[in-house]
Amino acid sequence: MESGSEKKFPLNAKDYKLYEEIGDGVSATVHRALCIPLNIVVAIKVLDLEKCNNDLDGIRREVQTMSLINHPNVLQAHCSFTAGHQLWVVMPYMAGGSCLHIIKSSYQDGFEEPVIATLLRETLKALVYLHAHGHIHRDVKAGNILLDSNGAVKLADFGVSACMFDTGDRQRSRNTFVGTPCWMAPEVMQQLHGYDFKADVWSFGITALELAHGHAPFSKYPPMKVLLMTLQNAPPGLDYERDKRFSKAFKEMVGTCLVKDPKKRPTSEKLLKHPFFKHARPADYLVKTILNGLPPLGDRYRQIKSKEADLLMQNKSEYEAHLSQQEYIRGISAWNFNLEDLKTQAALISDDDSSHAEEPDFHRKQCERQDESALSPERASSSATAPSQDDELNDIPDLDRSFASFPIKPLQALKGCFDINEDDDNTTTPDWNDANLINTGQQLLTKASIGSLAHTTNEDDTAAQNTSIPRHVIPEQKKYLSGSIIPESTFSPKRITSDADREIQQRRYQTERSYSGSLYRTKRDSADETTEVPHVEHKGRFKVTSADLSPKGSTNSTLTPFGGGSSSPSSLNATSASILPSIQSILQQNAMQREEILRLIKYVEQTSAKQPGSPETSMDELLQTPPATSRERELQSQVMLLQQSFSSLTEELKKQKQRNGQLENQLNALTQRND
Ligand SMILES: Nc1ncnc2c1ncn2[C@@H]1O[C@H](COP(=O)(O)OP(=O)(O)OP(=O)(O)O)[C@@H](O)[C@H]1O
Repeated sequence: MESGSEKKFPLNAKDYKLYEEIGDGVSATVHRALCIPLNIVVAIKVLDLEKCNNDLDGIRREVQTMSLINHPNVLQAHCSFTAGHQLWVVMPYMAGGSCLHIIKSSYQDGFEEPVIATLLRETLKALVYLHAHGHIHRDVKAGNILLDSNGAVKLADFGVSACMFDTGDRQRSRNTFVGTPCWMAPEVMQQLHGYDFKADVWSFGITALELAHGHAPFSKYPPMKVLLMTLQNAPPGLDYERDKRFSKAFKEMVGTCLVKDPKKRPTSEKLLKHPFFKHARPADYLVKTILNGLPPLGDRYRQIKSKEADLLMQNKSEYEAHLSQQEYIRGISAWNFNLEDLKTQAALISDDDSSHAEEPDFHRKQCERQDESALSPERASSSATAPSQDDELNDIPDLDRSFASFPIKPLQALKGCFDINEDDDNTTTPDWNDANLINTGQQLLTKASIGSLAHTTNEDDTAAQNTSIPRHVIPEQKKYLSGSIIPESTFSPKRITSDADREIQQRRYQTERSYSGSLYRTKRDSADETTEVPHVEHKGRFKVTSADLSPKGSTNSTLTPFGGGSSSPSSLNATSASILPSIQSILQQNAMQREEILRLIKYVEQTSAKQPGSPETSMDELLQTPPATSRERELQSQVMLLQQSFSSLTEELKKQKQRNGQLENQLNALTQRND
């Protein structure tokens, strides 16, 4: 297949002819297509921006990441552009499809070891590259490992990837919960101390099991159950009995990835040196063993879909359950969500599920702990650690609420941000070349700012603009494509190249993150909670009834949120111990909010200073002056929105300060009592 990497792909839907559907995911459908002027077959991912709701940031991230990467094992986008309310991402067509589709159509029980070693080695090379450049993929799974007709393996789908060098919103987003539950590392679920690239190593281990068995561990369980099982049970692994066909090296490799403590997991770079990967073969081996004889991708996809539909329609209730589970998975995969909510829902699931014969790994593991401990010491001690994990679970904070006052990015603001082409950023092939990136960042800033502001004319959308617009004009920060802020360090010539560097980066990162706090918990547990009317919250695609979720008795004391309401002397130590991190979190949260407010103030000041002829005009006067041009109208509405955000943030800050004071008093009282 012609790669087309040096060609200029047109940014107009008219220049493409969409053929059959070849895949679908949380947010998009993927079509085979023809780029008419270049006569190249491509794959086009079509996303409906109107349905993407508040995940536009994720989409934008995916597009930026995909357009800048340059590695043979990472799927690079040719270009992307908006077409009406859709976003089209043009990519190389991977005729072999995803490993998941190959499994589903012809290898339901998984692949043979040399195939697995080959697929995994190539995937791991992609991860080494991404991690070395500061990216966490966050959604490594067979469905995102694609093969072309020559057996080349590429890791795709950067919808939820994160940059470890990010600041601002994007850094906070690493406190969020993204990925697909079966593949998700425990530390990602827990949201306690943040996570880093080692989360991908866990997902890589799960993917290894998926390729070996034809499905991921716990895949038959509802997502909430998967969360609990991942957190509380021994890590899954290859089973000595059931997996006799696999080598010791493979079992060991999986064992090293699936260690719950991320620090004990190898880096991707180190993992690549594992003897298991010596079994890997060249790309044509994949052509001979798994690709030859497969029906064309479109036919395969259709067959899989109709098979799934038939199976599910056999039993309507099963079908409905499946649909809701799919929604749940999608919800989890696509959106941030609250672990408290899930935990409560998981508790409603009968424990009979645990005896499900679908997951022999898990049950056998209990009997074979001794054997398995040879692979992963954690497994042997998992039963002993389960209760503490449970305790941890009760203390899991929700980290996302504090920025609820910064709403979603509007569709209009995004238009233009996506219209990118590899040629847009100079004439060179996009690369991680630092000098190029600096240029790219600057050029794209101009383009993104102009694009987003120029398109933001729909008054209906202004309510949603108060996040993206200010960020586009925040000075002294480099902007990247559609306006995401990327710090200088992203473009710095220093790359993370060694394990030691990465560990330093990881420590720095974890230190930064560990302060993030829980406004949700604070809010929920506040003294006036009892007066709160039960309400239904919409979290992505979830409906969560908060009233059902509040732990009983938690409203009697302001301490109960953290300690469960007990005031017995024995529980006081535990309570004060658990309260400290929360206080720290809240303090940090306040600091972050203050930072945000300062940025807003700066922006408001700058906006007002830029008003023609009246640098000293007060904000009120400014807003009362009738705008002469649509540009002025636009700026005025932005200023108003900023003012609103500013006052709601100030209020929030006040509340938090009060709350801090209360907590500090309580802590002092507790400490005195303990002494
Ligand atoms: N370039 C491509 N060539 C061939 N098939 C592709 C290509 N890109 C994606 N696909 C197929 O389409 C499916 C869905 O694509 P993708 O994963 O990007 O969508 P998504 O909405 O981001 O999904 P999710 O978030 O669930 O992973 C993939 O699993 C794969 O089978």
